Amino acid sequence: MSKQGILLVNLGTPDSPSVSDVRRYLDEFLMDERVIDINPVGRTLLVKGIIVPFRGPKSAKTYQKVWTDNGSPLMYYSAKVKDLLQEKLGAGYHVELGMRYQNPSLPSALAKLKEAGVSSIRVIPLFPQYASATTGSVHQRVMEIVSKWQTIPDMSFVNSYHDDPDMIEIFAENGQKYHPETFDHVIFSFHGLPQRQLVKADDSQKHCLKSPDCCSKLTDVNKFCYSAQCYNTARLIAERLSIPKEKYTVTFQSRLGKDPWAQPYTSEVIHQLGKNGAKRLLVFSPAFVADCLETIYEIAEEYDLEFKALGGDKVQLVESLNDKPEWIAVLEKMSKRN
Ligand SMILES: C=CC1=C(C)c2cc3[nH]c(cc4nc(cc5[nH]c(cc1n2)c(C)c5CCC(=O)O)C(CCC(=O)O)=C4C)c(C)c3C=C
Ligand SMILES: [Fe+2]
Ligand SMILES: [Fe+2]
Repeated sequence: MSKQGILLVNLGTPDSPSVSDVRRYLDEFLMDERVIDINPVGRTLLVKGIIVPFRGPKSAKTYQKVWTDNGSPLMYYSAKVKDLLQEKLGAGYHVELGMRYQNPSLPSALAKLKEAGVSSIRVIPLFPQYASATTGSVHQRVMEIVSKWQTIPDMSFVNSYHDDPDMIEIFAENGQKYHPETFDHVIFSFHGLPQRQLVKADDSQKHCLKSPDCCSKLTDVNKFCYSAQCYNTARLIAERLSIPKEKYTVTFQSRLGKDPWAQPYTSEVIHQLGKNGAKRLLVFSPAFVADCLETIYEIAEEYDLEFKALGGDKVQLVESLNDKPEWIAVLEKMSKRN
């Protein structure tokens, strides 16, 4: 009997922390029309003329700090999860990992599934919340590749799993061991997104960013809104841990450029808490299913240093799902769900 194909897709990471590999990664990533969603001429000038030449060396230094003997943490965990999922699913399935940018590339991962003669392919982006820049881009690229095949197998695409109870449970358990009640404040810091992209995702054009708290609640109107899905993930983790509303804040990190991004910004909230005398902060980062540059460096190092400079004691990062067996079980369920 032919196998069922599972394609796990993560964002991607440079092949090495060298300036040239980081530049190649940034170039492919940021030239994606769903990531920097401006006109093609403006995007080319911005990416190739400014970001790649100037940010490349700076980003490479940061990548050098998080690089381990096993390579980039994002790559390490993604590859490990792929192997563990294959083991768990057994012989009826063929699991591949593809990165949206760089390696292993989506064309190579899909080619392997094709060679294995799979009868179906389920695409599971490793992003719990939907955004056009991440999940949307993965789906588009997979469709572009597969649409050229002579025989197109049964295809299915996971859109989001921001509220998956088993995933919420893992984040909550990871946080529980730090005893959230002993912290002055808890932050749920999600990767940011330009406000322009939040508004574009609102098909009605009547809801998103039309009122101050429009997307802090997930409803049928904003069900595909990245920000609303982030708030929902945070609320579910907080409820599971009995963290009262006034003791936590949802924030957005890693903005790029001068345009406004989803707010409030993590750095500003941390500064405000520091100025108000907070000493210990617990930070969850549930936009990522694997620890990566954004968590290991930006939260655990950069924000921690900034907070200490304001008199704080510690910014404690809650680790991500990484290669936890419970996360593999969530992916197993997702692989089998119709
Ligand atoms: C316009 C720029 C960017 C958008 C939009 C964006 C959205 C977005 N990204 C992630 C997940 C990750 N991003 C990572 C790194 C990263 N992101 C951007 C820019 C945008 N991201 C840059 C330039 C970088 C590279 C690092 C740097 O120079 O700062 C990573 C980490 C990869 C790693 O190798 O560790 C992840 C993961 C999401 C989920 C998202 C929108 C929802
Ligand atoms: Fe990013
Ligand atoms: Fe919204």
